[in-house]
Amino acid sequence: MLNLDPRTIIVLAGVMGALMAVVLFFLRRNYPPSIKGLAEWTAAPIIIFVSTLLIGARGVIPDFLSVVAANLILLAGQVLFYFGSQRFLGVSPSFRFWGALIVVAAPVLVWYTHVEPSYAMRLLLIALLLILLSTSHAWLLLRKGIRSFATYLTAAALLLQTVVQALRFISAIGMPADNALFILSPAQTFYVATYTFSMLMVTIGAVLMATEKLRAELEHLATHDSLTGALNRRALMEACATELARCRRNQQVMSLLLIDLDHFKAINDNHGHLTGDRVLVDFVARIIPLLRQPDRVGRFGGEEFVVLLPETSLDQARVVAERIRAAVESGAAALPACTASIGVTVSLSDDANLDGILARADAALYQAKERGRNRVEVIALPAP
Ligand SMILES: Nc1nc2c(ncn2[C@@H]2O[C@H](COP(=O)(O)OP(=O)(O)OP(=O)(O)O)[C@@H](O)[C@H]2O)c(=O)[nH]1
Repeated sequence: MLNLDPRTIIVLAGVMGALMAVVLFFLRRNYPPSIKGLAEWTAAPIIIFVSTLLIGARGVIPDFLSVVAANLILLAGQVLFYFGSQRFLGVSPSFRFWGALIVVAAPVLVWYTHVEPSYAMRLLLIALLLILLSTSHAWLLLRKGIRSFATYLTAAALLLQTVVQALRFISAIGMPADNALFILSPAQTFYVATYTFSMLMVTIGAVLMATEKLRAELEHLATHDSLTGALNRRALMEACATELARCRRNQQVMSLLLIDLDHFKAINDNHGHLTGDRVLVDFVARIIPLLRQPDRVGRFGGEEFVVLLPETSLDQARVVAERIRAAVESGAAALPACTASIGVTVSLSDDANLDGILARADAALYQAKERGRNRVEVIALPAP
C-alpha cells in the first residue's frame, strides 16, 4: 500500500464515491419522502468526485482549478454531506455558518496559491476546516442518531477523518512551501489512503442509516394505527400475549383496561367524521402522558381502545382508569365534549390465554355502559 501513487488513490476514491452516489440515487428514488437528506447525500459524493478529478490533474491544469477550486469544491461536498445528515436527523441545515466559512476560506486559499504560494499554509487552512466539519458531523450523529451499528460506523469514519486531518495539520507545520501533495512519501500515502477509506465508509454508513430508518418506518406502519399512533389490534394482542406469558412465568399480574368512547356515533353525526377522527387522536395523546413506560395503548377497533398495564394490581389499575376517565371528561376546548366508559380487569392464575381477560374486561365495560357511561367498572372474578 505504501507504494501506491497518491494521485491514483485520490482519483480512485472519487470514483468509489461516485459509485456510492449511484446507490444513494436509487435509494432516494425508491424510499419514501419521509426519509430526508438523501438528495444531499447523493449530490455530495458527486461533488467530491469532481474535486478529486481536479486535484488529480494538478500540474496538468492551472493551479486555480486544481488547488483553489478543487479544495473549495471538496469543502462544499463535505458540507453538503453534513447538511444531508442534519436533514436526515430533522435538524435545520446550518447554511449561514458553513457558507460564511467557505466564503472566508476562498480568498485565503487564493492568496496562498497565487500571491504567496505555500502548500503548508493551504494545508493548515483546509485541514482545520475539515477537522471542524468532520467533528461536528460525528458529534451530530452521536447526539441525534439512533444507537445503531450504522450510526456508530459513520461517526467512527468521520472521527477517523478528524484524526487524519489533525495529523496532517501537525505535520504541515514546518513543511516546505512547494507543492508536496504528490510526493511519494509513506506518510503522504497513508494520509491520502486513510482519508479515502474513511470517506467511503461515511457513504456506506449513510446508506445503512437510510435503510435502518426505512425498516423502522415499515415496522412502525405494520404495528401502529395510522390515525392515532396507538398500537394496532394485531400488535396489541401480541403485546398482551407476551405479557401474559411473562406474568405466568414470574407469578405476577397484569391489568387490562377496555375503553370505549361514549356516544361516539353522535359526535360523528353532529360534527362530521373528520372531527370524530380528531377526537380519537386527541384521546390517545391525552392518555399517553398518564401511563408509565412499560404500559401500552392499542386501538382495539373503531372507538374502542385497550390499555395494557404490566405488573399492575387491580386497585392500581382502577386508579389509572379513573385518571383516564377524568382526563377524557375534561376534554380539549376546541373539540366536542366526550366521555369514556372503562372496563377493568386483572390476569388470574388460570388465564392460559387472553380470552378470559378480554371477556372480563368486556363484561366490565358493558356494566359501565349499563350503569350510565362515563364511569369505571371492575370485574376480577372469572365468569361463572
Ligand atoms: N370518526 C371516526 N369514527 C369512527 C371510527 N371508527 C369507528 N367510528 C365510529 O364510531 C361509532 C361507534 O358507534 P356505536 O358503536 O354505535 O357506539 P357509540 O355511539 O359510541 O355509543 P356507545 O358506545 O353505546 O356509548 C360509529 O358511528 C363508527 O362509525 C374512526 O376511525 N373515525
